[in-house]
Amino acid sequence: MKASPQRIAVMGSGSWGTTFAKVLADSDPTADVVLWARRAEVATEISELHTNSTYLGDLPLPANITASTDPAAVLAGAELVILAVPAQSLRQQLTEWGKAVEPGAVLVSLMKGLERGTDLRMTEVIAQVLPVDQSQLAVVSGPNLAKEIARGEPTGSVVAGSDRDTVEWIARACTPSYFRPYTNSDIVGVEIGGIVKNVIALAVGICDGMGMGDNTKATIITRGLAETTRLATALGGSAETMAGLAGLGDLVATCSSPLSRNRTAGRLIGEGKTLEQVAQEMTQVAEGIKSGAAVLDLAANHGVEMPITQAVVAVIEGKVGVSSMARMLLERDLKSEEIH
Ligand SMILES: NC(=O)C1=CN([C@@H]2O[C@H](COP(=O)(O)OP(=O)(O)OC[C@H]3O[C@@H](n4cnc5c(N)ncnc54)[C@H](O)[C@@H]3O)[C@@H](O)[C@H]2O)C=CC1
Ligand SMILES: O=C(CO)COP(=O)(O)O
Repeated sequence: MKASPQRIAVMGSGSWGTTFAKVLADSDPTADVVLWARRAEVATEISELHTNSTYLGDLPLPANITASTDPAAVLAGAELVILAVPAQSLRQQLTEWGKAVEPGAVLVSLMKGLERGTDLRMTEVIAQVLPVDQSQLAVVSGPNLAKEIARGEPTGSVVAGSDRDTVEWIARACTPSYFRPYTNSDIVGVEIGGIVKNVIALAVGICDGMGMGDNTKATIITRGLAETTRLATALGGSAETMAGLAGLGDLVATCSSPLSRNRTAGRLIGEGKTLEQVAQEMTQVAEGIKSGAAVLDLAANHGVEMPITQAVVAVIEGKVGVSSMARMLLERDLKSEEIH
């Protein structure tokens, strides 16, 4: 059995990058977990005060986490590299970091977005930019609201990748008492679940902002899962994955939680705010806003119908107002629930 990683690079010191660094550092206090931060003051605070107050308040971080703004220094000697930047910035960042990534290092995406313009999933972007084998790529995704995990509240998650030994090695590296990773070989399904749930959470947030109740939101969540499953299976993913933590689990967590940035962005839109006003109020990334159009494009290219995604994108692009969304969805031809 391969020994656990002793040096781990986490590229991105936002709320999930920092929290996942804590998961890894709590799991193995002998490992060096090094975060890459864009801002020098964030890196200094993490290394010297062991907090990241921008994203996690005064929560104490383990002593075996340090940070730097120098990507080469962070990546040097790292056998495991965790990627946690906004999805639309990954290609540019990886292009800058590329040469510093150790040959043979395993790369894990924590990101839940689809690249605009190419409709590529994050592991596909990594494979395009870096000379890596599929066995070096994995994804971690599930009902993983960063702030709850940072407080040590228990959760499950999924580590997905094509190489069984690699995903089991990653899973063993993230097993503090509050985090239980399950392995899965369905990387497509796990990534699609994480990407589309953000768009569905925007729809649920819009319902919330418009003052709608739980029947409406349960309908959006359930039919949202149906359209996510249609897309995932059309791309070669499995319907079983969609019933698991990276599908239903993440969808339920994100659509129910006021901590979700996507649901919050949707709520603000539902309350009548413009996209510019939403952007001003929110300092953190809500991936569904930018990924929605790429999801719709990918679905159209595979002949998959995604009415909720279509309605959300129409609202985001200013083509319809939130008050027309319900009509858009309810006036469609009647169909059987059994037809996926
Ligand atoms: N926060 C959460 O609860 C979870 C987030 N995720 C996913 O993880 C990814 C990262 O999310 P968070 O850490 O929550 O976001 P965040 O908004 O808290 O932090 C983003 C980080 O990326 C940096 N950044 C922003 N723009 C950048 C750019 N153009 N180039 C390079 N770096 C940039 C920021 O400085 C910050 O360190 C997203 O894809 C998100 O969907 C997944 C699971 C849970
Ligand atoms: O992915 C998440 C929980 O699993 C976080 O969701 P938000 O990006 O909407 O906050």
